[in-house]
Amino acid sequence: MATNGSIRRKGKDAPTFLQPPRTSSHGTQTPESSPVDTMPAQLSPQLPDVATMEKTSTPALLRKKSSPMMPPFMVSAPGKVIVYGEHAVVHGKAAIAAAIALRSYLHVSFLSKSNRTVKLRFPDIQMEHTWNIDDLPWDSFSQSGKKKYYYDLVTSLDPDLLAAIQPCIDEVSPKAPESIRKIHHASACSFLYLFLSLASRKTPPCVYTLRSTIPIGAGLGSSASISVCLSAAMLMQIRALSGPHQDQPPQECELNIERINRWAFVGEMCIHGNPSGVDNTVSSGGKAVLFQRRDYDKPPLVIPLHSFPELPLLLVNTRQSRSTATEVAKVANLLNVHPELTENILNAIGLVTESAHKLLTSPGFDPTSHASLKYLGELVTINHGLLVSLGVSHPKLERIREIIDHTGIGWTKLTGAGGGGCAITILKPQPPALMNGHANGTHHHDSSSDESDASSEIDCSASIISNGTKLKYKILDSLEVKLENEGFEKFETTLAGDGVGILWPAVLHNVNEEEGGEEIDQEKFLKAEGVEGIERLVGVASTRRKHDREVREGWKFWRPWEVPER
Ligand SMILES: Nc1ncnc2c1ncn2[C@@H]1O[C@H](COP(=O)(O)OP(=O)(O)O)[C@@H](O)[C@H]1O
Ligand SMILES: C[C@@](O)(CCOP(=O)(O)O)CC(=O)O
Repeated sequence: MATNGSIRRKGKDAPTFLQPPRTSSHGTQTPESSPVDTMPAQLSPQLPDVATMEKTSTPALLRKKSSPMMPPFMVSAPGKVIVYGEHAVVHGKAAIAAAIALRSYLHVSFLSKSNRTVKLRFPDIQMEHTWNIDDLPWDSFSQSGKKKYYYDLVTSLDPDLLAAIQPCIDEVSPKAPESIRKIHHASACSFLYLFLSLASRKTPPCVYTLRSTIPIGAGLGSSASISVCLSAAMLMQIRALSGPHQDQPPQECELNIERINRWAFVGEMCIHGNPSGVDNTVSSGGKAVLFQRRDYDKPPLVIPLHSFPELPLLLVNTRQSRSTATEVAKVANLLNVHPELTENILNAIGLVTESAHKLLTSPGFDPTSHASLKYLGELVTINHGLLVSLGVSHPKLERIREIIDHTGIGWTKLTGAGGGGCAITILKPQPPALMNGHANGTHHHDSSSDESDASSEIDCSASIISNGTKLKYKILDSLEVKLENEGFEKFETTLAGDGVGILWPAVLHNVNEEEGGEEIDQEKFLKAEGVEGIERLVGVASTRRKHDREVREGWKFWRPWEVPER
């Protein structure tokens, strides 16, 4: 995986992509069958059987045959957090960002050919808009010198193409207040630029319905995750992707991720102007990356960290809006006034990232060891202290840290720009209260007891573990009440999970279920209530709960870090 022209850029096109990928009814693409050939019975439109029709039809009825519509499908992509190194990264140091389990989900359904429209349904931002496909500025995008292909690397937006789509953007929500219109126009711009670049006038009419469990504008990469979804969906539609399937070679997984990432970066540029490319890279590839930008005229260095462990993570949103630019300017100002001191703090943050990177990439690294987790946790605490010294925390972030520190449940830091936004807590493997002999999770945590963590857990009997788990949930529940009472929003999520995922066709199978599977249609998707409803209906998270009765099959991911099954 590489980002927008940075390291490990692949060749222009690989032979595997010259053949359109094909799909089986379970979403695994194989060379033998096309999506339409293998459309599950429950998804195929109610068309008469062709053979019967040919025998019984009178010549007058033998008009142009309809071809079956493509089945609806879904894509999903995660948000991200910066685990180590924010702000220092602006000054040339490395940082580490990881995917989180909060995700955007995009449902694509198809209309009959006679309906020459493309529609966006983005209820999270109360946006809905339909364009006539024939009214879109296809000519501008297909002019020689302007035309881009799915395998191209696009590192800047073309002002002429932006100007060409502007009238189509201006049609969107003309009566909405300026602040809302800005949000709608950013999403519409991202969609139209990608659609006009990747699709064609002949693209089947379709509806893109998007819902996300990622808070918008809280530094969690919501915009990158929707750009990844749009890019992946359109590349799927033009059959420029292969897989994902279980024994796909890692290089091929990376090539698909890279292709999606490149176009997601274009979508991000439409929303952000000048993004670093990190958010879309993490969202496309999942897991975590180390990134560093020494020279602003060059793309950042981005190194995938496939060894980053999938850790449980507590994410708390202050609901305090903040501006990344303001927080970055605060640090620049501090550098002016106290150059040496500030340099030292930024260097120390750089060392935090380096230290984490060294551990994560050391040959003997054991992601399940408590000692490793403790080491990574301590780095989280140190990183937060250094960010406080830079003046980019906020009383609300400090309040969250204080409340969580009192439970002793994990290691907490602000994430992203600070000045509001979110805090993250890497959870300890066992509730500290249990290990310290307390049954009440709200006592003041004694950090010196950490030394005994590993040894006491090795002795845990099954019943203690299950009591510990119950206690952990009890602490988390009471923590949730406390945080919510103070106006904060808590999410329990996971760090370093999968990147972009595909559900083709949009049917989920639950284990033990009879035949068929649950078809996800547009209306069902729109009706799902809140984060929980979305996750219950289409969530990808349960694909990993192998021993749970709720195991769900359908979502597929490119996982270059997994050894293909024999
Ligand atoms: N769920 C969503 N539906 C539609 N558009 C979205 C959604 N989430 C994010 N966006 C787009 O991304 C923009 C948010 O980007 P930004 O303010 O940078 O937040 P973040 O830090 O979460 O990426 C929104 O203005 C909107 O255009
Ligand atoms: C403060 C900074 O290091 C991270 C900002 O992250 P976010 O905007 O909160 O996602 C700025 C940057 O890297 O561009």
